Amino acid sequence: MEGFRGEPKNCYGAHAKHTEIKVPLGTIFNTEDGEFLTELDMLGDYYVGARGGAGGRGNKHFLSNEQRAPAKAERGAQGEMRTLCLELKTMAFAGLVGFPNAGKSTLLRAISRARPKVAAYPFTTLNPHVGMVQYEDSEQIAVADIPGLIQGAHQDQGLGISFLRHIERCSCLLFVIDLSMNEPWLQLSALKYELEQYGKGLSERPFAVIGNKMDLSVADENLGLLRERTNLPVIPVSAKFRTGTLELMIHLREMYDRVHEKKVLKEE
Ligand SMILES: Nc1nc2c(ncn2[C@@H]2O[C@H](COP(=O)(O)OP(=O)(O)OP(=O)(O)O)[C@@H](O)[C@H]2O)c(=O)[nH]1
Ligand SMILES: [Mg+2]
Repeated sequence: MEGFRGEPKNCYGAHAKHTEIKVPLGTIFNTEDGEFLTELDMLGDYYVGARGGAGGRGNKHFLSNEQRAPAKAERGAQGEMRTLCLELKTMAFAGLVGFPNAGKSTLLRAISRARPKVAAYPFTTLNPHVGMVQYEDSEQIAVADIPGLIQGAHQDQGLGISFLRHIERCSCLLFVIDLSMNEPWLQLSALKYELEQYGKGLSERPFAVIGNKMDLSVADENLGLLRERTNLPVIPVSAKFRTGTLELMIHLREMYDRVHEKKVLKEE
């Protein structure tokens, strides 16, 4: 197998055998054990997963005065065999980032037609889901529900690094904080710490903080504490009862328009 472009080719004689496979942009190549090898994120990128065997000698090589049309040709050597795991990175404008059980999937269900699974246990979401948030002027914003992060995710703990990679693709981050938990500011600082440790400019991305589970009695007090401790605006919502989601959608749209304005200015 060599390269990942064009049609599969198999030839005997002077050329090495090789197979080319087309993959979507944003594909990550990992080893069988999950070790990161490379990612293809530019048009025309390719990766040689395994080298084809050296080509054998073709018919022409056996041409002689006695044999003007030799039927003989050599098969090439055996190419490399390798198993690779291919993973597609999520591409969305905003990513929902939070601890397991914070309500990210419930929130995506509340603001889009996506239907990720919701359950009362951690790590319900094992793969990212993307939902489109629709606006009256027909604008659509893609939001990704990303599996929960835990402390040590940057060291590949929990569902770890593969999900930090999905976050990397998002222009903005929506931190979902579970306000039914005490000391909610610790959730935010731990999430930010993981992103900082992972690097790649993640902690400098535009972000918004969402305080979820406002329908629960302890949430009001925790919202006050979160605002006080972080000095950040917090959007209170109840994903379960779909309250506060309109404000969230308005805020998301403002972030989107700001990022796009900047992009247009850069291009001019
Ligand atoms: N009371 C209340 N419960 C909520 C709210 N949002 C989510 N939940 C509950 O919290 C639990 C976890 O919700 P999920 O949406 O699965 O949480 P998640 O953040 O996607 O979790 P992972 O996929 O494990 O990372 C479920 O039992 C939800 O019903 C909310 O606004 N209020
Ligand atoms: Mg989930």
